[in-house]
Amino acid sequence: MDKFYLTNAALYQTLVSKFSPAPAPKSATEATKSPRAGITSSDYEVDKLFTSETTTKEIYDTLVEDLVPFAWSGGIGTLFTYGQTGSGKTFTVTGLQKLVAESLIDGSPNGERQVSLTVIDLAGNSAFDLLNARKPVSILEDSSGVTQLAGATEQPILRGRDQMISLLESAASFRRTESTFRNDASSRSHGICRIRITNPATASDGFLYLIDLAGSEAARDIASHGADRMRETREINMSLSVLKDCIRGKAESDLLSSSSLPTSKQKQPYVPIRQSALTKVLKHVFDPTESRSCKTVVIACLNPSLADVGPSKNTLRYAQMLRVHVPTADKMERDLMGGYRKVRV
Ligand SMILES: Nc1ncnc2c1ncn2[C@@H]1O[C@H](COP(=O)(O)OP(=O)(O)OP(=O)(O)O)[C@@H](O)[C@H]1O
Repeated sequence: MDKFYLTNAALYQTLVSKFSPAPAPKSATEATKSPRAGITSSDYEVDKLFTSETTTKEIYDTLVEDLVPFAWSGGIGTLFTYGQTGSGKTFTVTGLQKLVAESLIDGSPNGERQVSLTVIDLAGNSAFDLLNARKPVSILEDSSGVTQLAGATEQPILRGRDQMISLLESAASFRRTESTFRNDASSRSHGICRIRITNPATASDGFLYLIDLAGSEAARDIASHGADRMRETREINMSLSVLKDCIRGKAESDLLSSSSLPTSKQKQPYVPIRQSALTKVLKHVFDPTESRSCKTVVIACLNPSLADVGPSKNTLRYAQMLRVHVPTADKMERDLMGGYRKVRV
């Protein structure tokens, strides 16, 4: 060994002489002034802000109440809860489902309607019936392009609010859960509750979709997952990304159709409905050719903990991308004529 050092001493000295000296350490005052040393903040735009003190009823009154008469009159009302695993999505959507059931059945909106309920769970491309002990459901498209959930129970609500609430509770008990780093009973699937509201006088349907999206997981929290869980997380992230593109595409398409531009000058935005099972199931929510009007609400849930700042920022970034600013008719026309059709969101 000594011989090795002696032989290579000259080479070692040459290498050392080529290194630059390390920078002198900063003074304490400089370090505290540096933005990296303190807590930095980022701004995100959202429509409403709720705190940990807000009750589910307050969220319902602010965001969801209007969806009920809208669907009752033939529209398609959709609510998503989105966010990191363990941030309260299932808690929020479960409470909102009960309030929707009360309002639909006891709220005496105008006119006679038939209400029926379907609840499925979507993991990757596989769907399961939560009103029938997780029997598999096939997602098919019929000859007129309408998505059908073949094999899914569509339960008529004939015995009032209590029947609907007990069906929702039973469906929740069939949800597939796994333990994650953040939540012992994490829903690793998208839970889709579809309420069909049929007007017997016109034989037309309105819909309410109340959707508990699978939780996103931070990279550091999935490091210990096996290959199956990694694949599952990738599928969840892919479907959430397609969902975002569909929500934005549909909003742009609605803005276009309400503009005064002649149809020949309108370039329809691409809405990638077929790219994921989730958006296929929700086809008539996103289909630009759908004649029924749609209203979509997204609730972004955050873990109020310093350790979760990174995932919370991701959630807010996603939520912000879903906001659609309605431009003035004049500005939109200018943008469209100029060839860049993107509406700022
Ligand atoms: N607002 C709240 N008040 C009281 N408890 C809450 C609230 N939100 C969530 N919790 C509790 O926190 C835990 C995690 O919530 P929840 O299962 O709803 O999270 P999640 O976002 O659906 O998670 P995942 O994506 O992993 O399924 C649950 O035990 C739930 O009861």
